[in-house]
Amino acid sequence: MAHRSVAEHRAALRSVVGPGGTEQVPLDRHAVGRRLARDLLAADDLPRFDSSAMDGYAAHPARADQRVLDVVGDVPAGAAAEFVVRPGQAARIMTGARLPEGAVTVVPVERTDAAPTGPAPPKVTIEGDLAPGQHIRRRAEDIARGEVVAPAGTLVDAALLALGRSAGCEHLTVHTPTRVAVVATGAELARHGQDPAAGEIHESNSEMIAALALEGGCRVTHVETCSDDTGELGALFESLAAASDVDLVITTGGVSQGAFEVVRQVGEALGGFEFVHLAMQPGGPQGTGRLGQTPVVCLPGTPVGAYVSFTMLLRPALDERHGNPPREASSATYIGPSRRTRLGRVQFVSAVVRPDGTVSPAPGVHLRALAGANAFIEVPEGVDQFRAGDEVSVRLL
Ligand SMILES: Nc1nc2c(c(=O)[nH]1)N[C@H]1C(S)=C(S)[C@@H](COP(=O)(O)OP(=O)(O)OC[C@H]3O[C@@H](n4cnc5c(N)ncnc54)[C@H](O)[C@@H]3O)O[C@H]1N2
Ligand code: MOO
Repeated sequence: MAHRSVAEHRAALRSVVGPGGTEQVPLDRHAVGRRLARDLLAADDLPRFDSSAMDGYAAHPARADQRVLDVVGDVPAGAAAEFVVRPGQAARIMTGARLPEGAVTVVPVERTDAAPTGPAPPKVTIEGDLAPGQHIRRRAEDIARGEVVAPAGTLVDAALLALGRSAGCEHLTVHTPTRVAVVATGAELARHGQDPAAGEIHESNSEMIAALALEGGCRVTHVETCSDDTGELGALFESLAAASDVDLVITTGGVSQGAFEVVRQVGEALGGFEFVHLAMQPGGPQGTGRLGQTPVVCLPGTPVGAYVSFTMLLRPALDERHGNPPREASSATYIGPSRRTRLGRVQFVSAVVRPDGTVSPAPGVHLRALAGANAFIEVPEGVDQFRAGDEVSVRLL
């Protein structure tokens, strides 16, 4: 079996998974978490018109020192005044209402002698100065029609929805989510909700991989468990290859060196599959292949190995497909007990990174440690031990 570096296998997965598509979706909450594949352009000016930023009076003083003005009308929000505010005049106006023609400044009601409610008075007296342009939101001062509301690559969130809608946009062009089928293999697996017979275990990989796929921006269209029977897996592969809602098949288990490695056996019989051993721990045995046009990524069965493989190898390929930026390693100061690792392979250790920049192994082993971890310590191939005080590379989860 070939041995392969982590970087080489990442590249192999990027190539087998391939680039994704884009699609137009309504500008609504269902787009949250997707990435823009194209710049979002304003369909309208924001604000759409010059408007008042205060409840008060839209005024047109005849002279700089004029303080008493004739009130010629009312402009409630949503209205477009049909009158013009001429020199010496003012109109009562509400916050957000369209500025009537002729008005050059807005005076908040608190700076007038007018009552805030009731009918508009015939005259209003202003306290303080009447400098032009005050408390006016200018048309298009935020964004002009045709301007970029958000560039390609932006993550759609609540604020972007509000901004896009305010600028009159109705649709977004986003990266299409990868539709994923998860297949957990193993004769020992009792499906969720079934009582395991002697020698069987509670199956957990399928839901874990489905959840990781969702977190990675995929849609999960099939979740299957399959025994170690080559006929059963072969038939399942055939139906997934024919399915119109599968862009990627992810298997777990059945890829190492034993006598009943169902994924390897079926993949090797089909041809076009490649099984390798990575210089990585956990997650050594890996495979890739195709069912017709549909890429297949084969992860090892050990739950932590499958998690590490998904997160460290497959997720970067999915991130690229979905327009997500690469997730970089950071560094932290190790404060746990001294630890030996094997030379010649990258090791990922479930760990807890704290806000003060220190990191230590997560308590427990295997899944227990993983569930308590917020990061992996990434120990490079050429390092065989690390001690308290060492700066280590960490991958936040
Ligand atoms: N002779 C060798 N044996 C093994 C090697 C090797 O190089 N030579 N590699 C070991 C490594 S490393 C790993 S990782 C495993 C990977 O084996 P498989 O991918 O074939 O996985 P399985 O044997 O099917 O299962 C391994 C382990 O994980 C449990 N498992 C599997 N699927 C699930 C599931 N869906 N939910 C929960 N738990 C699951 C399974 O019961 C086993 O305990 O091979 C080593 N052996
Ligand atoms: O690759 Mo395995 O046990 O090291 O997950």
